Amino acid sequence: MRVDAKDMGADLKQVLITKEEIDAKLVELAAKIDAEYAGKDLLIVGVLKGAVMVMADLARALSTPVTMDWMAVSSYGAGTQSSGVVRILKDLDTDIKGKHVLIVEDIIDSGLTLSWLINNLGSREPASLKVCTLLRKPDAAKVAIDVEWVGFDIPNEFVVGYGLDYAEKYRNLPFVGTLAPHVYGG
Ligand SMILES: O=P(O)(O)OC[C@H]1O[C@H](OP(=O)(O)OP(=O)(O)O)[C@H](O)[C@@H]1O
Ligand code: HPA
Ligand SMILES: [Mg+2]
Repeated sequence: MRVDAKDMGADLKQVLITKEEIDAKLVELAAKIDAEYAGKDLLIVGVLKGAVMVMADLARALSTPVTMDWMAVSSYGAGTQSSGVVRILKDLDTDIKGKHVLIVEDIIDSGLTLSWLINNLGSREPASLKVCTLLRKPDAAKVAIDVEWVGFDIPNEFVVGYGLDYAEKYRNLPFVGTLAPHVYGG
């Protein structure tokens, strides 16, 4: 398997979603989002750090003019299991009352982060609040969440790349893949 020039090939088990598949999916999602928000002011909120790549590429695929803000929350720390405790590391810079808000996520795994975020942002009285995520693990869901736009449903395995990390590494891989067991100390 040719991975890339970043010398991480030995750490990877499998490429699940290629860069080309991600690019095509974001164009498809952007067209649907454009249709939904035609004629409206849209604020897209990226959830740091994982959603940086999705935000950057989705925003450029949209025709709708958007403003962008960021929230940093963390529930995973350095491990592969959600702690269930969500901490705000950085709040939004802007007041979202009366605004159309789209949360952009890299992944919905247990759903705990997003469920907490939807409650938190929902209480700020936005005109609308919807969610777009690149990845979702249906078999890992601990809470049910209404998500308008999902890129790919994936198996219940820990994935890295395209913003997603394991202990802060692998975020800059251009694709989504699984890690070899030795990386976890297995
Ligand atoms: O559905 P859940 O089980 O709650 O998991 C999803 C969340 O976990 C990851 O963030 P993480 O806490 O690792 O922070 P990071 O984006 O900075 O890596 C990911 O980016 C999502 O925000
Ligand atoms: O599978 C995952 N990989 C990386 N970060 C994550 N955060 C939740 N699930 C994941
Ligand atoms: Mg993480």
